[in-house]
Amino acid sequence: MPKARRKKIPIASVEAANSSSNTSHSSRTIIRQFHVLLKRQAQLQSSPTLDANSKNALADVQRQIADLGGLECYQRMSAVGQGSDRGGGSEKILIGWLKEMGLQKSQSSKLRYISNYLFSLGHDRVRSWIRLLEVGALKPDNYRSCISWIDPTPMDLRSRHPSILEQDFLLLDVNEHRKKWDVISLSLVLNFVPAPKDRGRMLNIAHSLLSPSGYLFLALPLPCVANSRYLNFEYLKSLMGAIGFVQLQEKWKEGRKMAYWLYRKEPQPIRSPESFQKKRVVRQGNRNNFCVVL
Ligand SMILES: C[S@@+](CC[C@H](N)C(=O)[O-])C[C@H]1O[C@@H](n2cnc3c(N)ncnc32)[C@H](O)[C@@H]1O
Repeated sequence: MPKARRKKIPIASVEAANSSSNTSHSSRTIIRQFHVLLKRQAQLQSSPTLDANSKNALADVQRQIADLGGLECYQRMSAVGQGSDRGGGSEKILIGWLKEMGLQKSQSSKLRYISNYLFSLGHDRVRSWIRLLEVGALKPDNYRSCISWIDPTPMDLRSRHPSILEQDFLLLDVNEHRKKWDVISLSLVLNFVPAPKDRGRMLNIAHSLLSPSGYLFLALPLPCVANSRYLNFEYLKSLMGAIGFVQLQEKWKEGRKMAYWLYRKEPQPIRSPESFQKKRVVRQGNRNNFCVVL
């Protein structure tokens, strides 16, 4: 009698089967666990000398990250959150704000081709589309509806598609890319970075990579600012001013999960950066420890 064969399951349905259990609740739990582990890993890695105990602890943390499914799983869970929790990706909010400012100047594809060519020859004034760097891009085509006026560069630590540039934003060569983008999007990326100093560095790098009067879009889970011991809305505004960003837009609602901001790059810091170089408690109580240090 021929051996009974197990029916092969197409890869697509394995993904689908997994995703049926990816409720927004379980995705949030995994995302939270992931952030805690990343923070612990960064703490252990930053210690100047790693003794045997710390080495074991680091190996343990890395094993737990792998057991959770690594960055691949984190990205899958984030994509679930992007869909259900927030009514879609945050690019909708950024696009709305850019349109409100009148930055939508559609070009026919032929004109765009010609101006692209002239731009490549160094004629900067012919350019009327917006160069947008999307850091932490889970999908390659979040800006496809704006292709006539936005020229997007999707980038991520781990690329999920050939059109997404695999690159650590924190390791970009600032001199090579200075003033290269008109808009930079950091949507749910700053809170992924485990160390407060690196978060400050990320914002400073974004400032250097933006063109004069360029725009920074920032999206964070609301509690990072609304319920942090080290940050509140006023403090964030001042801190951004100390980097050289003026706040144009702020959007959040009590009881919602997300908060969004739009900033414009100023040539000089608006406030002195010194007071933001250390952790400073801005309010007491049972709060989280999200913090940015310059
Ligand atoms: C929570 S997901 C956010 C995805 C999407 N932007 C959104 O708003 O839903 C965070 C993404 O940021 C990426 N990321 C974190 N730090 C990064 C860095 N330094 N450079 C590039 N990508 C980074 C992670 O790999 C991850 O895919």
